[in-house]
Amino acid sequence: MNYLGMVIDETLRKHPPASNITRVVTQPYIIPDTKAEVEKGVRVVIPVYALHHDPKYYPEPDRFDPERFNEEAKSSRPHYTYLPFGEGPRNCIGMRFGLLQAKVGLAVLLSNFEFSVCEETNIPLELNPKSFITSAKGGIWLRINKC
Ligand code: HEM
Repeated sequence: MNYLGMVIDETLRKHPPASNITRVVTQPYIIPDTKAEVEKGVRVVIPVYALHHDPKYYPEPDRFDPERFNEEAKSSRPHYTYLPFGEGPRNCIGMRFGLLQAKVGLAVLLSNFEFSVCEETNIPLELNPKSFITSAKGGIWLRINKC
């Protein structure tokens, strides 16, 4: 279950359903080491997808590697570099439920079925530019056999 959690974490890094989140500035703020001031009332977009693919924090960002989420690797990164569920008082209220649901769903599916790529599988996966949330263009086609 621990490794499955790391696989889900890495999946949400590569493909965060919410590629951006927003916040409204409540008090004037000067961006550290610059003269840029963000005024009160401005809506700020936090680029989750870009952070998750920044090679400074995730070397070879296109590579799928669940080991990025072992305890040692996690503690070596700044806190706000992983935001699939947002952060702070208005982060995702369903985070724990969502993660548990994904783990239970995968455990049941993987113990009963075998999944493999087929002729229709789009490799590499292409994102749908018209979708508000991150989703695969044309869906994800797989061959499924009963174990
Ligand atoms: C993998 C599954 C999910 C992902 C990736 C996800 C992601 C997110 C993100 C990015 C936000 C915005 C957080 C922010 O701005 O800081 C959010 C908010 C929210 N999510 Fe989720 N979510 C998931 C599952 C769920 C589930 C299962 C529920 C309910 C059962 C849920 C309910 C909510 C609600 C109510 C908010 C708004 C919270 C607020 O504004 O205070 N989410 N979610």
